[in-house]
Amino acid sequence: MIYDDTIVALATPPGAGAIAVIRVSGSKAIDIVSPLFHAKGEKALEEQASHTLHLGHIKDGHRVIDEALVSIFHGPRSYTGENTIEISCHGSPYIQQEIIQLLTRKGCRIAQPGEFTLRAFLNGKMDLSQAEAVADVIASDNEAAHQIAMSQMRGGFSSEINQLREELLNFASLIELELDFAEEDVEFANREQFNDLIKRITFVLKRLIDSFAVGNVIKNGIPVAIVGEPNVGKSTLLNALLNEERAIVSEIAGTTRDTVEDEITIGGMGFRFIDTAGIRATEDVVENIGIKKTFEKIDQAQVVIYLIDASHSALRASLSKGENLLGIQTEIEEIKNKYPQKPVVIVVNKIDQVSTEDRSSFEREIQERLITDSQRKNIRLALISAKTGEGVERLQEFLLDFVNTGALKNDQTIVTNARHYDALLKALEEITKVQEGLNAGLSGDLMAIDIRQALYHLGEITGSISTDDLLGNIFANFCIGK
Ligand SMILES: Nc1nc2c(c(=O)[nH]1)N(C=O)[C@@H](CNc1ccc(C(=O)N[C@@H](CCC(=O)O)C(=O)O)cc1)CN2
Ligand SMILES: Nc1nc2c(ncn2[C@@H]2O[C@H](COP(=O)(O)OP(=O)(O)OP(=O)(O)O)[C@@H](O)[C@H]2O)c(=O)[nH]1
Ligand SMILES: [Mg+2]
Repeated sequence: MIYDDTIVALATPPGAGAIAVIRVSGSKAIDIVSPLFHAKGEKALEEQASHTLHLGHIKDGHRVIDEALVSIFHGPRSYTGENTIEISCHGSPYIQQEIIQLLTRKGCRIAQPGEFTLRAFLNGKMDLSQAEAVADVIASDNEAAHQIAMSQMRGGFSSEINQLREELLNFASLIELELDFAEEDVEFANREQFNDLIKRITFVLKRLIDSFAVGNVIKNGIPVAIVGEPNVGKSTLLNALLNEERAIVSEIAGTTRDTVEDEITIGGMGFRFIDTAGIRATEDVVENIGIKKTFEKIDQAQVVIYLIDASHSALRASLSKGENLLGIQTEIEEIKNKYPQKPVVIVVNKIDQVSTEDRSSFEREIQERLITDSQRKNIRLALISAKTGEGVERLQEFLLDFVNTGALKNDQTIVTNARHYDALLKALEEITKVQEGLNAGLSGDLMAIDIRQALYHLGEITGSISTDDLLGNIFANFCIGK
């Protein structure tokens, strides 16, 4: 990638808006914009101090394109580390295009996606994991994802990795020094201290690797599977939670064949709800594929919402006779046994169809018969009407409860990036080899190779080791103008 030219791009979303920001970065940014910008009674732009703002006109020859605010940043004191000009113009797509075309005619090149941030990285304004976090900050749509991305952008994760690298590098140098004195059989690197260090690094790497599961959940939302027999109102509940007609609802049992998923934020936490095909014995081939998928989705989900239809007459009859609740009991037992750790919310739906007395008997019976004491911790019961919305808020509170009392509450670094996860796994693999070498009393030269490999993989995370291909891949996924 060439990066000694001057680039331009729209930094605000395309289309009409109140104001649009056009960003210019590169050694000639100020020289290119200055002659196009006319501010009455002011010094020329190139003579203005860094980080100042100026009102004037953008002109193409004698033709005034717009009245605009222009800010100036002198490299290296800027986001990219280069000379930078930002033009805040009126947000008409026509004006935006006219200004960008004018700038390209005067020598700017249209920026690639992510190129401003790429330059910030190449100019040492941030390391690679911080640059990646910039994209995560922009994409964050809930409090938890935002917090992790901000901390990574500000260098939290980088400093943790750099600290490990530094300590490891220290030992690598000492061990390599031993190689120069191979004949004399000296040990510069104290093996006991080295052992302690390797143990500590192993511990930190494992913690970071484990955090990836949590990180993914936060980035993509906690998966919640909505399951139950056909026609109990699963799709209606999904729609109620999302507040839109996302899934098809009908009185015909077996309506949902394929799973339907969507994400919403509840109390700052992202949840991904998965509406599934109703579980029943059927000869229908397509429906059976859907049912098979339902079980896969239960596997992947972190929380299961199990729906029961309160208006089902057979269910009410069996309830009053103390029978096995139409096989529901068996099914819930099955879910509980198969996933003992998985939080389950039993939801009695369609309560708008039953009397107040029936409601309380449902509540009592299910509490007593389905939720035994030992399992109360991660089982909740909610009575709702997906159709009228009654009780849906309480259901949402239960979901938040699970999160707040669960594993997601900690302030340690959380890895959210698959590339980082991969590099951490590889680093751990090498460190494990070093540990084995130490245990076996291996000679320094052999261990030094594995240490260098571990250092290499840690360096991949922060970008102290990077290739054009890798950078191309990462920044191609950024938005234009970032
Ligand atoms: N208009 C505008 N808003 C923006 C950005 C931008 O580039 N332009 N940002 C872009 O993402 C974010 C802010 N990030 C920035 C980071 C550093 C510098 C900067 O000028 N840094 C210099 C000076 C630091 C100082 O004097 O304190 C430097 O690092 O040397 C500017 C913006 C969000 N809002
Ligand atoms: N009265 C009442 N009817 C409801 C309620 N929730 C759902 N229904 C109705 O129950 C029927 C089935 O609803 P769906 O949401 O399609 O049920 P489902 O569980 O997704 O069914 P399948 O996709 O076939 O497994 C529809 O006619 C809904 O209008 C409710 O709370 N009260
Ligand atoms: Mg359905």
